[in-house]
Amino acid sequence: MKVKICGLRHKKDIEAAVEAGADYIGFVFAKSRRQVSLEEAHDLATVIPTSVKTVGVFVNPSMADVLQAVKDVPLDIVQLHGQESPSFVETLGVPVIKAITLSAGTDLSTVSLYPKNVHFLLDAPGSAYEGGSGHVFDWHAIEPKTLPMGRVFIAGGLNIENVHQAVIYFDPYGVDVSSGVETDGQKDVSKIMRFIAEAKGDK
Ligand SMILES: O=C(O)c1ccccc1NCC(=O)[C@H](O)[C@H](O)COP(=O)(O)O
Repeated sequence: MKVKICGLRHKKDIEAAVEAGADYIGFVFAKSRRQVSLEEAHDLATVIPTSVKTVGVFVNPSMADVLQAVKDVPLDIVQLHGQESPSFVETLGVPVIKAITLSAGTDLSTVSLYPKNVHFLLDAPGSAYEGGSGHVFDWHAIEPKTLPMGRVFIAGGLNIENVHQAVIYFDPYGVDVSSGVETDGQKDVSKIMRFIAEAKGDK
């Protein structure tokens, strides 16, 4: 099971996540209390080994901004959290995780319109920002077999208590967390380590 820890802003948290076996480290460039600048992300990325993928999170960015970040940080993958179209994703020409926020009436047939190498991240709708709300979407509104689960990350309100259930229910490619590994709004090294162990089933 792949694990993405998102919204990291301090080297000590990144080092703990890497040590515990995280596969993806996410930097939020979109408007958020977790937002980092390109310069900060570049410095933070110096402690990430090449075996761990760096992911930049954006909401409806310009193509130029994304490509600048890919080059400067550098980023392995771009996570798009807005209304980015299949043609935007295709033209971008870099590995993409497309976030799909699940609410009543979300049309999941759009998934098939994106290039076949795109990964998806199923998430709850944002509240203050476009993601990272800590809310769980209605898992049972989704029939896992209807989605390309080998290319899907499950996100949205995951934590140490529910991540095992999410893995069992969806059998996804990976899981993603931000709020669930925080205490009082700050990343918590102990929660990061326990979350990764729970997700990977090696607690
Ligand atoms: O995390 C943010 O603050 C954020 C802001 C704007 C767009 C996306 C954002 N996060 C993207 C993520 O990948 C989060 O990990 C994902 O939404 C799950 O968050 P959480 O429910 O807090 O675990």
